[in-house]
Amino acid sequence: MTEETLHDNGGVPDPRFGEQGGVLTYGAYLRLTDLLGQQVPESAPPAHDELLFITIHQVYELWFKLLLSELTDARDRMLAGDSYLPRVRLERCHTIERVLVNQVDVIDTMTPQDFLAFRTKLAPASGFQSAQFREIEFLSGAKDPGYLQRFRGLTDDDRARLERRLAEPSLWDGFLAVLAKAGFEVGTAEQRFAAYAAIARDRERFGQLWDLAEALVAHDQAFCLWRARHVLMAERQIGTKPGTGGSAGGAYLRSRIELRFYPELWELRSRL
Ligand code: HEM
Ligand SMILES: N[C@@H](CC(=O)c1ccccc1NC=O)C(=O)O
Repeated sequence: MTEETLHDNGGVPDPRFGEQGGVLTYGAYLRLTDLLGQQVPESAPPAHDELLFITIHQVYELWFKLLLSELTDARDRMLAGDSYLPRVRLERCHTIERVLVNQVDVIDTMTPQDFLAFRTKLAPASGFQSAQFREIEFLSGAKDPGYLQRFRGLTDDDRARLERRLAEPSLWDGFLAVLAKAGFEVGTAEQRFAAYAAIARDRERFGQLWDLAEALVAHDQAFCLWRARHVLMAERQIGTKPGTGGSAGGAYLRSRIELRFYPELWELRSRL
């Protein structure tokens, strides 16, 4: 294309731009007819805030899907001994996770009265049944097979995916593979703490490993922050009532705040 053809339209794009013989449209590419047809309220007539409630959960699940893809790639690359791209992937995850924590603000615009207008229709469904959320926990390293027993209403596909995540290596296994490739012994806890301390004390030499460990801590911290915000979100709506999923509600959610994906990286702080 010549300089003249680029500019002879006064900067206005050629009206045929993006239509070079193709039939693809924005809506077709993004499957918007399907996507925007999936917000179906349970309440009839629909309670005003149910669209908000469905939308926010669907947005979470879309981000969970992307997180799983990024975290899986980070894990696979670490298993191969790489440390640069896994950190890049984890940093993207951290950015998404900040969005996940901050979008709780949107749910907080709902009053408990408006939630009550459709809450009874939701039982016994609950976020406890989010298979992707549990997949993220398993992939991150918090593998609790008990969840597979406690889950009601898992599809065969969900169950198969969760069983695969339980059986396959976690991000933590990937991290230990990176340390092993760098020459550290990682068989016992004491060997691992010796490795973390060596890395922490010589960042000029081991900066890439230190940054990778810090990216794992950031991922862990983001999920702790999400759990803490989720408790407040839940208690703001339902106080001390039991959950639709059959748990004690806020008390159960509080018990989950202590969960850490990488307890040794937190323990390292006490040992430095
Ligand atoms: C009105 C807002 C919300 C309330 C009142 C609420 C309440 C609860 C309660 C009480 C539980 C415990 C299980 C039960 O007995 O029901 C739970 C679990 C859960 N919720 Fe929510 N939730 C809300 C919004 C959300 C949103 C927007 C998400 C995003 C996906 C979410 C994801 C989850 C997850 C993943 C769990 C399982 C947590 C775990 O087992 O550690 N919730 N929620
Ligand atoms: N467990 C919530 C209801 C709830 O928030 C919910 C219900 C169905 C699907 C997802 C949900 N989100 C998080 O738990 C409650 O007890 O009010």
